[in-house]
Amino acid sequence: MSRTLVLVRHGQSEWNLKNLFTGWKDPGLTDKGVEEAKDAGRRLKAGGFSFDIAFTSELSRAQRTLTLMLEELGQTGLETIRDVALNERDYGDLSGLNKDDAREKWGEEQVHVWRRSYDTPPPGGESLKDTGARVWPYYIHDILPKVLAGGTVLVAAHGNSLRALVMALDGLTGEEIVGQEIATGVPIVYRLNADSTVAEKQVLEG
Ligand SMILES: O=C(O)[C@H](O)COP(=O)(O)O
Repeated sequence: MSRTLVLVRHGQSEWNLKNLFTGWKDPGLTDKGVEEAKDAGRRLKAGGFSFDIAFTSELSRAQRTLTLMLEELGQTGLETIRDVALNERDYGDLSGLNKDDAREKWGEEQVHVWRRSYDTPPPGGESLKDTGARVWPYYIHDILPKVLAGGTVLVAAHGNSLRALVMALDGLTGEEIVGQEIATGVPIVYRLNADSTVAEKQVLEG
């Protein structure tokens, strides 16, 4: 019984590099992002991982990251399910703005609250709580059954859709999640108990 869930944030995107709020916008990966994705795949391969199914978002940076990981793993034909529920948090009116320009306009504190707080949404966008309200039910209904059936499941998604998932899996509070960052291309491995609680968590850092 593997009951293993692996979460990977996409590699660096063009807009990560340009320091722009991205959300549901759809830039591709940079060369560095491609390398991060391949590296994540190599690390998983070195760890002996072989996946039964993969899940990703409707955004190309996560999909490409998944493809590159699967190439490294020798699993290019793996069944893959794409769903909008795993998309990045919608950054609303901030999408496309430079993060430093936003700090100048609205102040460091306000921008930090929009980026990292649990329940304060950016203007016209989703809070982490809103993001969790679509990610968590999707996890429960679509992803978790595959894990509990004994599978090894790969999820390639985004900084904030994964923060929402990690918050629930790790049982973090709204205050604790503020300090939680998800690095690009670094696999987070969860082994689950039969009752769906977390038995073990491991971060596969380089
Ligand atoms: O959507 C974005 O801009 C990034 O992918 C994540 O942004 P954050 O670091 O502001 O959460």
